Amino acid sequence: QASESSVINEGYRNPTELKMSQIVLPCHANHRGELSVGQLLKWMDSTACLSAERHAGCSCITASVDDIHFELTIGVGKVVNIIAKVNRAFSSSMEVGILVNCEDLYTDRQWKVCQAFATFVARRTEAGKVQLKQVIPRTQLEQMEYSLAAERRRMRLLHAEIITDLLSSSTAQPECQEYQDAVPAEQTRVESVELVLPPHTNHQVSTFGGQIMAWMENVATISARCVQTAWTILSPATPWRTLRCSRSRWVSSFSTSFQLRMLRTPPHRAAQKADGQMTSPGSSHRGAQFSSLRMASQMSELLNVCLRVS
Ligand SMILES: CC(=O)SCCNC(=O)CCNC(=O)[C@H](O)C(C)(C)COP(=O)(O)OP(=O)(O)OC[C@H]1O[C@@H](n2cnc3c(N)ncnc32)[C@H](O)[C@@H]1OP(=O)(O)O
Repeated sequence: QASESSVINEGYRNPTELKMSQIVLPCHANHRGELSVGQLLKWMDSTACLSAERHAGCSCITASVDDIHFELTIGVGKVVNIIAKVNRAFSSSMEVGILVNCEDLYTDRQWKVCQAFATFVARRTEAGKVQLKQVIPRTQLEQMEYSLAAERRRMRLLHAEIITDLLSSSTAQPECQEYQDAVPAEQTRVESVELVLPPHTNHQVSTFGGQIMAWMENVATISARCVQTAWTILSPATPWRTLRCSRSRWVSSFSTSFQLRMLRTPPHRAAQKADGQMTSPGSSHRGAQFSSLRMASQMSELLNVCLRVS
């Protein structure tokens, strides 16, 4: 086995690796002047899909995305670099590792924004399920990712089963605690109906995982903002919330979970956010977290996206 450095010296480049760079424009930003998480998720999903398709040599779809921790926010004018590569192919599915860095072109600084793992599945053909060719890891890092990919796959499939069981067999009694300034959960319910138009589709001319996640993030943000006096981010701190998206007639559905945390914003932070400045690396402000998205429906023409903070 060649060492990592010698492989790099030989000019080795992982054939499934794909890099996409985007400059953040005002049209990509949210109301705080930071890159919207939904837009970033769209870019991540598109980059990962191309990497998967390069390996598979055929059309692929997003099956799931593991938990994502957004460590920092990204301001307008910064460059987002997204690198995706296939860590391991199984039968018809493969794990794609996605790394997001942010770059300040004028100061030549770069910093990590997040890392994610997505599962893409090769679309069935008339002949049936596609059998993917195996990935051959060549560097030490690729070998490690190759081993970890199998373990992560085991955990995500188990996790999906546990969540399904939990929801179907839950006997939990509703908790009822008195809080001052409490907001009735129903008041946080937000529903958005999206008509799928050409700009919402990808090269396969169907809604893609990134677009669905962007709609979900949008609705989640509005829902969380219904809870007044608190600055809200998506984070790992609280129990599972369930979001359900479906076709207009609830014919097919997929379920996913958001984890939301309410943060009370100190006044100086609120001012920082209001002036639209980018949060610097090392700052304690975290962007958001998305959790365990499972795609299990076919393309929908009309999607209802509903969320309620419980
Ligand atoms: C709603 C939207 O428009 S989102 C847009 C993009 N995404 C989509 O359209 C995906 C829609 N979903 C689907 O088509 C299906 O649910 C699929 C293809 C993901 C899975 O279909 P299934 O009937 O479960 O197929 P099957 O059981 O053969 O599984 C296919 C592979 O997917 C894998 N898989 C299925 N669910 C998951 C999951 N939640 N996480 C990771 N892998 C999964 C299986 O392990 C299997 O892998 P393998 O072939 O390597 O062993």
